[in-house]
Amino acid sequence: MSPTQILPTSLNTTNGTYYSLHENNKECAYVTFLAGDGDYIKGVVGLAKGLRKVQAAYPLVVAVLPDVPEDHRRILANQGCVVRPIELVPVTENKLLQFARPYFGINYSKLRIWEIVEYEKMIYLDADIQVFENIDHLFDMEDGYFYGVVDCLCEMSNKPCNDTIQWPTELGQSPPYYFNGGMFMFQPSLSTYNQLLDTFNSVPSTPFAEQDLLNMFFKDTSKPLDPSYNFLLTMLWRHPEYVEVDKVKVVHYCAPGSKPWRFTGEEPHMDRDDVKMFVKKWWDIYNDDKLDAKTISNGGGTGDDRVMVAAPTNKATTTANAA
Ligand SMILES: O=c1ccn([C@@H]2O[C@H](COP(=O)(O)OP(=O)(O)O[C@H]3O[C@H](CO)[C@H](O)[C@H](O)[C@H]3O)[C@@H](O)[C@H]2O)c(=O)[nH]1
Ligand SMILES: O[C@H]1[C@H](O)[C@@H](O)[C@H](O)[C@@H](O)[C@H]1O
Repeated sequence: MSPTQILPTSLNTTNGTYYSLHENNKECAYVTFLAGDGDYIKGVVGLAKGLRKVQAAYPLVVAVLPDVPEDHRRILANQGCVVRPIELVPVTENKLLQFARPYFGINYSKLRIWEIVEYEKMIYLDADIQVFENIDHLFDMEDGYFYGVVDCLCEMSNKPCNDTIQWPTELGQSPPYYFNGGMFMFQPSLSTYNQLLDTFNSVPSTPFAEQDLLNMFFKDTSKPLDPSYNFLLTMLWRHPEYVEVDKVKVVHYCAPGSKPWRFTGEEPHMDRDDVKMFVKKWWDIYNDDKLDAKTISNGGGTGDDRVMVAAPTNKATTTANAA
């Protein structure tokens, strides 16, 4: 297949997939993770549209586990995403201990994104995240570090928040900062992936699964980002003194009951006006048809030779052969 439309000069092509280069000529991308045939796909579609709205210059790669059905993969490709199959990182019986939420075990498969070495630098975003301002500039930060936003665990430990992280001591010395696992910038590398997996196999599971593991693994090479790059909704009631709603760039709907596509307003804190405002902002993007990827026919007319282009971006990026 050879696309006929004029491609921006910042793009090159390998096997029909178009990658963007950032200022230092490195291939960069956003990446999210999708498991199962449930409704998290709505989060990914919302995220793809959100990135398009802020004119992100880099594609959204979706790392999909084998249990993501074909029709869901097609929806994502039609939204301009690069669909990238990954294998499960299985959690053995003796690891299925006390995760903070029963499904957190699946999140160890997120470690597979270090295998996506066709890109040099990636920003990981959970499917329950929305991007309200362009954050491409993060890719220009110094290489060699793991960048994330500081979290706290008080809510789930049922202890009053006192800014003290309940670090799982079975993972050794606590890190200088405890990062949330929903948003981070990293450099894919097979050797790092192998070391991550060795570490996974040699330590017990802990309540926050891969989030704890990543904090342990990168404790000496991590740097904190401003909280506006991963605004945890829980901060609205947990640490209101730190919240600057107007400065928020990226919102993480991590609080129980806050995933916009499941929102009923019934769970604790969900009747707050600020929570409802952020949920509405997510829906405004999700429902905006103008943010759908546009399909350009490649002359021949069959569905198989379509080229997806992201609408409306300046440096535009996307994936080809979506069908
Ligand atoms: O059935 C599922 C469950 C999860 N996910 C993916 O995994 C991500 C993480 O799951 P949640 O968003 O439900 O997790 P939380 O935000 O509640 O939890 C936090 O703790 C987790 C511990 O495992 C992870 O680190 C996660 O990134 C971090 O934000 C989702 O966004 C989504 O991308 C799916 O695709 N399908
Ligand atoms: O790291 C955790 C995690 O992201 C949970 O899902 C969220 O509810 C908590 O607020 C947060 O501290």
